Amino acid sequence: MSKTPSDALSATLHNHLQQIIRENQQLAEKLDFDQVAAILPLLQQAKRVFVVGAGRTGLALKAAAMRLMHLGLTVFVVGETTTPAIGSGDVLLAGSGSGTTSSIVKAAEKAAAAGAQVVAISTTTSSPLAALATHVAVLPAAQKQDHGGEISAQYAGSLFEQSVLLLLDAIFQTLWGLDGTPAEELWKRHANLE
Ligand SMILES: O=P(O)(O)OC[C@H]1O[C@](O)(CO)[C@@H](O)[C@@H]1O
Repeated sequence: MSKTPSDALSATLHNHLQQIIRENQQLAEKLDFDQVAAILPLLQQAKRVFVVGAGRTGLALKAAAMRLMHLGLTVFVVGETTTPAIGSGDVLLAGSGSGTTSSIVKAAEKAAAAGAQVVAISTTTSSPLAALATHVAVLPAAQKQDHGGEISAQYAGSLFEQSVLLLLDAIFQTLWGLDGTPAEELWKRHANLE
């Protein structure tokens, strides 16, 4: 039987998904896990955790905020109507591939000035965001304006944004393992108005 256009489309989709998984796998192999592990006590000891990121990076941070809430941490998403003032004892968890996105750098500046610790997830330790951070975890992914394709064949900061979500899920799984609260108990904290 001859191949249809839909067979070709399916094969292309399959190849792209495999490539995305491969890029994330390669990134994980290059990761400095000690550098990432240093984030865990900062989150555990924080009075409150505030998360911030722009666009798709922000969506990954928001997804992680829900999981930290499931663990029983007090978590706020910067920019939400009910998010209070950050202060001493708090942690701002800031995600920015470039480390230059102005709203994120501004938030980090204000958080540091208010006495909070800034924890950055980025592709670089040389950026305005990194300069403000107490701790930086580097994800070796392309930045949003790396259009050369040397680090990733995906568009813009896609690999960074995916890996932020995956890394934060790994952080959640690790914190959950240390905490040991059964899944049923965590689920009681899940939104009952959705
Ligand atoms: O992660 P960065 O460098 O702060 O960039 C965030 C921006 O990049 C994008 O995720 C584009 O890939 C936008 O959604 C967002 O505005």
